[in-house]
Amino acid sequence: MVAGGASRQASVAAALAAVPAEFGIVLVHDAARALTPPELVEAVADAVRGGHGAVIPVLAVVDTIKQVDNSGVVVGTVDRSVLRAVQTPQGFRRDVLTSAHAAAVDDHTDDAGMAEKIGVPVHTVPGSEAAMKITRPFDLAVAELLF
Ligand SMILES: C[C@](O)(CO)[C@H](O)COP(=O)(O)O
Repeated sequence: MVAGGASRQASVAAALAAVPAEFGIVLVHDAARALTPPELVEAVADAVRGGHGAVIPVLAVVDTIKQVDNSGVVVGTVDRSVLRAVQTPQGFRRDVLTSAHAAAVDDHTDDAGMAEKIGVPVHTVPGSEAAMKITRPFDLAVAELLF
């Protein structure tokens, strides 16, 4: 158990520093994705073992996505066919994740974003709807029904 930091990124960095040296692969997971199936964890770990330095589970975006300005007026419609909703666990070769965190200057909402910044290709595997992030009261109600 490691004390969290002031941000997601700081918490992951603190945890990473505490991972024993013998582990060459690190998976970062959101506790909020409490219903994540073990098969998804295995799929991510397998892809890292298979040679990918950074691996994330993704789902297609099913809603139409609009860009909106500060006054709430639509600026444009984003092509959803090129978008993916990203989940955890995100898996990394340990050296990749360590380098990504060491190089990070901005705040990132996921660890793969830091790997992207240092030029590491981020491989995707199919995500799982069960790995939903329990963020809002409605999500919790759904999770309670599913559990
Ligand atoms: C990592 C993540 O779950 C990918 O969707 C998400 O970015 C986490 O966001 P949070 O604001 O830290 O819950």
